[in-house]
Amino acid sequence: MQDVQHDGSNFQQNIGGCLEAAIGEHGLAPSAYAAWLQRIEPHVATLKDDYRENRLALLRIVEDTADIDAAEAALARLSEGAEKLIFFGTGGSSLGGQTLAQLAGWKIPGVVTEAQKLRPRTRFYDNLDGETLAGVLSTVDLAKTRFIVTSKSGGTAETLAQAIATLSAVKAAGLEAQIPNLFLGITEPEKPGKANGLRTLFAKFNIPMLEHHTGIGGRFSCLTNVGLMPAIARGLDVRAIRAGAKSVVDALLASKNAEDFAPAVGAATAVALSKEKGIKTLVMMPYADRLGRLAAWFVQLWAESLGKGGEGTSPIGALGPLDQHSQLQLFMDGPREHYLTIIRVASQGVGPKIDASLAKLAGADMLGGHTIGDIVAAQAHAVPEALARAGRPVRTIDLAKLDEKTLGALLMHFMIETILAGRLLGLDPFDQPAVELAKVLTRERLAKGA
Ligand SMILES: O=P(O)(O)OC[C@H]1O[C@H](O)[C@H](O)[C@@H](O)[C@@H]1O
Repeated sequence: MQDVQHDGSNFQQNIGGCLEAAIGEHGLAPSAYAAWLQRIEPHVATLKDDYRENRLALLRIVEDTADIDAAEAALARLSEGAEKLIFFGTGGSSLGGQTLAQLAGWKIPGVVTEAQKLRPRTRFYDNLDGETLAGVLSTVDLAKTRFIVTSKSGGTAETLAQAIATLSAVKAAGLEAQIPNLFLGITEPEKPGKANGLRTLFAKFNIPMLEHHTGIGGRFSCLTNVGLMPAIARGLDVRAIRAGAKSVVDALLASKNAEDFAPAVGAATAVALSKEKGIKTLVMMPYADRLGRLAAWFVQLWAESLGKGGEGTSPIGALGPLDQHSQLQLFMDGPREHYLTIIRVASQGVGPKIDASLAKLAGADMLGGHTIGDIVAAQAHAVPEALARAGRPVRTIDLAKLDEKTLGALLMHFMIETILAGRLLGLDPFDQPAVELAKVLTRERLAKGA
């Protein structure tokens, strides 16, 4: 496979497996690849200006620390006497936090460290389900549970419904006087002429509130207090997350051309494959349990940012090696419309070692003497090779180590890649006009008593 490496500061991106030289006619010809890099060049220049002229808050958030201090103080206060922290919020008001919390083992049974056990447990309820919420509210010890409710707009029906139902349950449990100690809100500051239901509701109960950054939308909010709050709750070094993200902004500013900047290469490649080679589906497939929610986060980022005006490609979240036993057949041999990103974390020598005689007995001699990490590494290298041989475009991203810094860098990489892809497609990556109609119709149905 042609080796086209781009140093994303904390990881290596290789798009060689998307090029004709590696995968034949289904890959990008050198001239096409060069043309798309050329086309993205002005957008990289604009992004640099966005930074310099302070037009894109996302690029500047990595330099802030005051908001981290405020989030840490609010969480420390809230956590007094707490056994559980429950996060309510949906879409961008949850997925970034889940992604970061998972770095500290959230939702991976059995990996909790001793230090984690001393902290309140963390739970996320990003979906609205009556049975689930009834179960939660009737089983948790409400006096020892704290509720962090996040909504940028303060008007999302699902989140408001969760907050109101929980307030009622807390009141019914005789804890009304405790409400300001049990809840915390994250929402936009008051704006003249703009209703914010969550702010009004929480103000009535004297519930403390942190400000949601007004210049950073939900699916780009993972590096603001929205995403960092769960990360702090899990004991992560959130300043290192921001430092990792900053390394990508620094790489942008230092880049001489688009080819020199990994997110620009990623965006140009994805758009070129869709325009030139009929790619309709982007598969994000990390080979690490701790990156499972990253794929889910990416799905919202890519889908809501780019799926508009007839444009866009469908993102699919997958997990390796698990999904080799589920979706890989389709990616390898289904319609030629899939483009895979494989994220690998160096795992050689990690985990239990397989006993050679037991492996032999089980008829799996090749496993003997290897660690579990060796096996995963072999798979994570074999799959892109197999994809390339089948003429299926594949990019690899290699992480020497998965920690706060690398994850911060990855998040910023994908956010900038998505912004650049949107601008290359000539659309606004920051809005989501089409989802409004479903909200309006829901309101109408409820008003009619449906
Ligand atoms: O943070 P909120 O205002 O509650 O929004 C939560 C989510 O719901 C909206 O409908 C949007 O489609 C998402 O982009 C957003 O992340």
